[in-house]
Amino acid sequence: MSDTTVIPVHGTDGMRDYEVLVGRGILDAVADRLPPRAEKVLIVHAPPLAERAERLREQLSERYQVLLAEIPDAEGAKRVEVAAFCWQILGQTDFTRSDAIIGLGGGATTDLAGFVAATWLRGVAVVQIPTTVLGMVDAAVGGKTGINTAEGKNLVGAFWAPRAVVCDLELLEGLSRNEILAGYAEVVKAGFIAEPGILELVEADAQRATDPTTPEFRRAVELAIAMKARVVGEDFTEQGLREILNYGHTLGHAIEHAERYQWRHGAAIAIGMMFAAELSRLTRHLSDDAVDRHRRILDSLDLPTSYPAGRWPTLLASMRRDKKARGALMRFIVLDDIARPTVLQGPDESLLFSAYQEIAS
Ligand SMILES: NC(=O)c1ccc[n+]([C@@H]2O[C@H](COP(=O)([O-])OP(=O)(O)OC[C@H]3O[C@@H](n4cnc5c(N)ncnc54)[C@H](O)[C@@H]3O)[C@@H](O)[C@H]2O)c1
Ligand SMILES: O=C(O)C(=O)C[C@@H](O)[C@H](O)[C@H](O)COP(=O)(O)O
Ligand SMILES: [Zn+2]
Repeated sequence: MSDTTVIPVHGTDGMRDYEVLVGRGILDAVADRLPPRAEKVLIVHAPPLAERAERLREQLSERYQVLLAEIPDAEGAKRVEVAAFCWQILGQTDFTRSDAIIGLGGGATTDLAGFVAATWLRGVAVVQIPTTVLGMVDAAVGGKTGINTAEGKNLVGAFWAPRAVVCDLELLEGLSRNEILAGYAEVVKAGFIAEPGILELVEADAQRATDPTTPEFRRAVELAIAMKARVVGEDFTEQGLREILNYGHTLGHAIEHAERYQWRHGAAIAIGMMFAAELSRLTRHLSDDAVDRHRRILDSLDLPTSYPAGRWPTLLASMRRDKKARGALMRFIVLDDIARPTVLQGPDESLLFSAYQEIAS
C-alpha cells in the first residue's frame, strides 16, 4: 500500500468523511473499508466485470457472505427495473442496515449501485470500485447517485456518500482507447473549471497524459479527484459551488437523451463543453484563445465538438428539464476565464441558439 495516494473527502449534511484511494493492485484494501459489523456484501457489476467480481467474491468470502448482482451494461443499468432487481435480491436475502453494497464498474454501475444503497432501508453502506477513467475521477466520487427516465438523464436519484472509493489503476488496462478518451472528457472538465495543470499535461503530451501506465496520467487523475473532493466536501447537495461540476452537462445530457442513451457520456459532455465555451465567449467575454484551447484539447483527445444543426429544438426542450433550471429559467455553467467558472441564469433563447450555431455541423 506504500504507493497508494489517499484523498480525503469531508462529509457534510450528516454524511461521514471518507477517502478515495488511488494506486495499483490495491483491491486488498476493500475489505478493511467495509463496515466492521457487516455480514453480507452485495457486489453489483455489469457482464464485462463478471470475472473480476468473482475474484473479489473469493477474496471477501472468508469474512462475509458475498452475493453477486449482475446488471445490464452501460446506461442499460440506470433504469428503475434494474434497481428493483437489486432490491429484490436484498429483500430475499434479509440484507440489513449493517450490511454493505459494492459498486464494481463504470459510472453507470456505480450510479446504480449507489442509488440502490441510498434507497435500501433508507440507506446502507456502499464502497465504490470504479473501473473506468470516468468512474475514478468523477462518478464514484461525491455521492451523486441516480437513474435515467424516458424524459431525461439522471432525473431520479439521491445524494448518498460512499464509505470509500478504491481506484485501482490496473483495472483500466482492459479498456479500449475510445473508452479511456471518453472518460478523459471529465478529466479535462476538471482542468477547464479549476485545474489548468491538467490542461498543461494534455498539451505537453496527450498520448502520455491519457496512458494509464504513465505518471502523467496518474497526476492528472489525482488532480481531478482532489478537485472534486474539495468541491463536494464544501457543497455536497449542490446548493451552489457544486454546480461547477456540471460544466458542459446542460447540453451534454440533452445530447445523451436525444441519442437514447446510446452515446458515451464523455463524448456528449465534450460537445457540451464546446457549447459552454462558445456561450461563455458571448456572455462573459471568454477570450478567443480560451475557446480555441477547448477545441484544440478536445481534438487532441479525439473527442467530438459538433452536433447537427437540425437537432436544436429537441435539445432545447430537453435542456429545460435540466436539474439546474429554476422554473422557466435555465442555468448554465460558463467561464469568465479558464478555471474561473460562474453561473449564467436565464439567457435568451436567441443567445443560446447563437452559441449552438458555432458548434453546429
Ligand atoms: N454520479 C456522478 O457524479 C457521475 C459523474 C460522471 C458521470 N456519471 C455517470 O457515469 C456514467 C458513465 O460512466 P462510464 O463512462 O464509466 O461508462 P459505463 O459505466 O457505461 O462504462 C463504459 C463501458 O466500459 C465497460 N467497462 C467498465 N470497466 C471496464 C473494465 N475495467 N474493463 C473493460 N470494460 C469495462 C462497461 O461495462 C461499459 O460497457 C453515465 O451514466 C454518467 O451519467 C455520474
Ligand atoms: O458530481 C457532480 O455534481 C456532477 O455534476 C458531475 C457530473 O460529471 C456528472 O455527470 C453528474 O452525474 C451530473 O449530475 P446531474 O445532477 O446533472 O445529473
Ligand atoms: Zn459528467
